[in-house]
Amino acid sequence: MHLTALWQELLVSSTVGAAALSALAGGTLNGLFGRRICILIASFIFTAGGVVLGAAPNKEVLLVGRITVGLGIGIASMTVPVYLAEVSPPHLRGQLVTIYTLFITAGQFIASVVDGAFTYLHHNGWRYMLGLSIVPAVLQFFGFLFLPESPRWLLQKGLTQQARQVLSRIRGGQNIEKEYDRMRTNIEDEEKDAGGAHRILWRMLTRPPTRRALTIGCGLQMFQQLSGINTVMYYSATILQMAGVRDDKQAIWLASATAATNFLFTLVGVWLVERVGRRKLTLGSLIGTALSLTVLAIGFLLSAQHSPAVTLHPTDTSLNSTSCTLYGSCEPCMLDPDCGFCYRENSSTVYDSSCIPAKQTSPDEAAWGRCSNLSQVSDGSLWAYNYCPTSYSWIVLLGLILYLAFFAPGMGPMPWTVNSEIYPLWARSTGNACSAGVNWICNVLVSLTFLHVAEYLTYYGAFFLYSGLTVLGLLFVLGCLPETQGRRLEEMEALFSGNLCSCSASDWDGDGSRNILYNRVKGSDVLSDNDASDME
Ligand SMILES: O[C@H]1[C@H](O)[C@@H](O)[C@H](O)[C@@H](O)[C@H]1O
Repeated sequence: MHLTALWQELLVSSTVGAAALSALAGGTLNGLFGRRICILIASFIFTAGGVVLGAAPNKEVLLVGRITVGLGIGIASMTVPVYLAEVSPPHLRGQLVTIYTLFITAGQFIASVVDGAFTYLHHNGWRYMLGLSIVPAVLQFFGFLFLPESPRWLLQKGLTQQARQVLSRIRGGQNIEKEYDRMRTNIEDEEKDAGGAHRILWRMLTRPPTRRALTIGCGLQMFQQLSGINTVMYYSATILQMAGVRDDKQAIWLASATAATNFLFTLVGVWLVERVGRRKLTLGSLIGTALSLTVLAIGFLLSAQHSPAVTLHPTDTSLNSTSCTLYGSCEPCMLDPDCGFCYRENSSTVYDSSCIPAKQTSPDEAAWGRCSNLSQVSDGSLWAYNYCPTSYSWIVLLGLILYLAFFAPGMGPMPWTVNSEIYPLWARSTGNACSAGVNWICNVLVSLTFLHVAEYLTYYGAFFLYSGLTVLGLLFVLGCLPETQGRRLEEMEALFSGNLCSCSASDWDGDGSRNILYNRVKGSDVLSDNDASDME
């Protein structure tokens, strides 16, 4: 479709932008129609979007398709964890909601394999890449026709008989009386008609426990994205090219390996979440993520400091008008989005190197000279766009693997898991809608700004920045995130009754659970920090 850079950016970011909006709107939809109907609506929207994408005759229709899919993603991303948390027994809740992220990463891996396979189909390969997303969407739609509504939502709507039946069904016929009574009492304690989403949000913000939960939930989602996961995923092909993989197709397949690593280490998270708890898992993950981002940054720093020099300058002075030919080494050349580095290599020594403008239609080749027609190159010239040949690539590769190994078990799934369980029922849809919205907004901010940040701060500067932001995330979690493992959803509000960041060691016993149990007094609406200690 000969997309300009603007259109490419638009097509990429429109999905994530639409997801942010619909995640925010998903709170109201969830309150009105329930979790099951929302997931069915999301699956239907995915299917419609997939059809539009696969059949798009032009870029405008493609954009409509991308926005449509984004609308589905936003609703699903906030509803599924809530649904899972509400139907799970407390001792399995963490594991089951973490499996949600496991399946996201599995989806990302399968999508990257499908994309890799269809790059070989030069004509219309992209239609299959995008259109095949209909398959999981249809499966999810029909699968969900057979699943029950969340018993908690049914109870909230006064559908007590149905709620009891569903609970008994999902507990496999066990005695559900205690669980059912606890749920009902708690829901009766809450105000029945909490009002529309904006009223609920206001109530959440004016009541200390929910304000604290919302701050923690949104903060976790923000720090998840600020630690740069989607930059790493998106640029893994470039990182791997730096690390010595020269062939584009091979780099695409290796990017699938990155997605596979993300998936495999999320599996470790599923295993760990009920063993070590959410708090320790998130803290450990943040420490490892910050350190591995530093390793990545050091790898980029050493590559920049030992960046190969430009040895050939064009003799034709009319070509000197481009800024590319003015650079003296590869580093500034590759940071300029208009230029690329053309060179030859003998073992690891770079020679015959020049900085040349990239083709405007596709930066895969140079606009002129030896690297302009790579399929016909006979002297072994290589073209590096967005990266520089370096002998420090192993550090970058090590950083990448360490990053995924630490991020995926903790910071990947925990923000979703924790958000699904920290809000009282009346605030759950709205709380999850806000935090999922924050996730998608930060996602679009980080991925859209990465190249610009790299242009101003260089690659190593960008990764040092993410590392610094991750350390901030670590301090935030250290001070503010209480352990929610094993708590009943009904107990959560009490857990958040203290000051925002009051998770001092004295409040916690050795296994990470809180010694003090608070009881809410029926009828007391506004629970101030002082009230909470009065009711111990
Ligand atoms: O938890 C998920 C997961 O870690 C994905 O790999 C990432 O792409 C998403 O942005 C994130 O929300």
